[in-house]
Amino acid sequence: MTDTDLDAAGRAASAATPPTPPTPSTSPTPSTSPIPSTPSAPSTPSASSTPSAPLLHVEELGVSFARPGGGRRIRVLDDVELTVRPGEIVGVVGETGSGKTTLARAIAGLTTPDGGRVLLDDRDIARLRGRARRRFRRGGAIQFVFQDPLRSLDPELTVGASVGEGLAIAGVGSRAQRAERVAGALRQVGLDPAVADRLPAQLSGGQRQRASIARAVVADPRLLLCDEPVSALDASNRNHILLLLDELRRRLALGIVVISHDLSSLAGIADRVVVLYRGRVVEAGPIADVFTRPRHPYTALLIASAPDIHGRDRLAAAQLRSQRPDDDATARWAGGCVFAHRCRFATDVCAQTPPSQDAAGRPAGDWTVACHHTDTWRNQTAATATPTTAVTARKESSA
Ligand SMILES: Nc1ncnc2c1ncn2[C@@H]1O[C@H](COP(=O)(O)OP(=O)(O)OP(=O)(O)O)[C@@H](O)[C@H]1O
Repeated sequence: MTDTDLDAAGRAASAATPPTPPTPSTSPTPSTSPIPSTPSAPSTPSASSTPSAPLLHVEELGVSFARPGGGRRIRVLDDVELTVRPGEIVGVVGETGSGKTTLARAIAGLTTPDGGRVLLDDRDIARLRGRARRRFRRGGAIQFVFQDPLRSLDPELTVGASVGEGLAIAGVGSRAQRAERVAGALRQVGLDPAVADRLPAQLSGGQRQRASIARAVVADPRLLLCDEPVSALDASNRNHILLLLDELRRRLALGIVVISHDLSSLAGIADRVVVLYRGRVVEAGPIADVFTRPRHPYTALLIASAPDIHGRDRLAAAQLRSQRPDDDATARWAGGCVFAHRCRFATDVCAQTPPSQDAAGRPAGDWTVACHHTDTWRNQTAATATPTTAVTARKESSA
């Protein structure tokens, strides 16, 4: 049994859509903005089209873990909000330990939240227990794709057996029907169905990641949770997998959450981005806007540390880093903004009061920032504008 067994059991639905192998011949990193949003997912706050109903809506999600020796629990996620619409790709970024994987696990029901709601099609799946929870998982509506494909592909099983394992566990169809569905899923991800007879070790890294995505899509999911799906791949394969995700969300109207440290990869495919810092959302909005002119100092710092992202009035990390000593991190800042102890622009209010999520653009709620000084901190920097006026990300070879 592998990590996705909980989720991978397939729904008794029809075989996968006829294959249209992706055409990974161009870079997923356009020159001026992320790949255009689906019609249901406007990429700018001023877009006038009405967004479709959310597929996933996470509200006030909190997760904490027990300390090994007892005592107060460790709060890992606090009041997290996240919305994903059908056909939309939402990136989740933040430094190591910020809670990205915990968020994905809580959405999938692999970690039990302390509070909040995880609404999938308006149904609170965080509250499912017992049989209802098992039935939901067997349904396969939410699927994981991991950084290491061997977390979902058993090295001892053929690719076909791994991809079809969830269907077999759920008793979906006859053996021949399952084989047909597996072949369809392999085609969906651009693999020759003949790879079904091979072992994972006989595939390249990129092919293995495609096979693990086939294992996810064979279940006919609504939502894919991709945890660093390309960070173990070389540049060429990275592009191909990003293009594949982009293709799948369009073709299957999948909602996709992509957790990544690589901001330029996200800039190539995501519609929206959520920035986590120590388990709190500090900024969320259309990726082209957020990466072009971040409204939170932490987002600006992340972007300053990503050489491939060039926003308007790009700031250098040195303009954003706190000049206070490191040992300023404790008591004074404990009750206020989660980023205050590292923030160059923090004041007394930041030390005392957690900022609320405020609208940073139009329409209200589309772009939110949790900062007491959203409108003023930038004035305190000597902004170094670059010639670029929008998000650009390095075009990697797709050869
Ligand atoms: N089962 C657990 N028990 C206790 N603490 C945990 C558990 N899982 C995660 N944590 C802690 O929660 C915090 C967030 O971890 P998480 O893996 O979600 O972060 P992340 O942003 O995904 O990090 P990375 O980018 O390194 O994968 C970390 O401090 C981690 O040690």
